Amino acid sequence: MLDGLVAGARDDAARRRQSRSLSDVEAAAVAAPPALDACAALQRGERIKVIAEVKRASPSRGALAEIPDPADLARSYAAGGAAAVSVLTEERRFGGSLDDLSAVRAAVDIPVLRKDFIAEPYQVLEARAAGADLVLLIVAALDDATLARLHALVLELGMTPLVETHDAEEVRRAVALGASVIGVNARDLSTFELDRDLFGRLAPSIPDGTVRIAESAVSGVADVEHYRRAGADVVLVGEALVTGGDPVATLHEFLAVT
Ligand SMILES: O=P(O)(O)OC[C@@H](O)[C@@H](O)c1c[nH]c2ccccc12
Repeated sequence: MLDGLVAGARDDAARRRQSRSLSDVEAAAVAAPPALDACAALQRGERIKVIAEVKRASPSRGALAEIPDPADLARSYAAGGAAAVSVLTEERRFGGSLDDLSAVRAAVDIPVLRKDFIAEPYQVLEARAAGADLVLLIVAALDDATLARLHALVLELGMTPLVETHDAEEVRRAVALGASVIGVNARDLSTFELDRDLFGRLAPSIPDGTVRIAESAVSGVADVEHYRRAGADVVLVGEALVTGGDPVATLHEFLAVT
């Protein structure tokens, strides 16, 4: 499944590249206003931080929410105290787009994450051109050389790589890379199975000083408490925020966790 998602995202990027060349997107990336310091935003203060996600659908859960105006949702996330906004830009299974990212960028002044299946420099350049401050790199989808190359490019463009892992070997690879922000996704992107305890098992192998992010499977405040106790600095939340009524109220509840 992960291979299929990556292949689809690459095809979509190849299609976009027909109308916008690599050198055009490179020029736009360099000309864009500088990226915000996402690492600082995710480290600020002692409390738990939330990355709030704009997510319409997913292959495992199907349609989640319409989200006619992603900018409006992102403004609610910022008002609710989110440290950053994640925007799913994958089109086929998640119903996102780069236009969503640009709209969110224009609406908020907190860091914005491009959440997609990134496998090529072109996609990283597109992210920066659209105003992203953070880029997701999924270790399971990349060989070491590609991971290192994309990680370096994200940094070179002034952005922060969020390096996503799902097992001990992937954490080892993320640490070897020198990643300063490491996520543990509770969802296995090959089988879509959820394991809420995975973060707690892997967190001790993530060095101190690294931002530790627990991704997926927060359905309520008890899950935020669970991840917090296991050592999460940040939780990344999608479904619970797009389906759960007032996102500002939900965020306040999550951010009250000590
Ligand atoms: O909706 P949830 O369970 O709160 O999950 C959010 C986020 O972690 C999830 O969307 C995610 C984590 N890693 C990914 C990689 C690709 C696509 C999606 C994801």
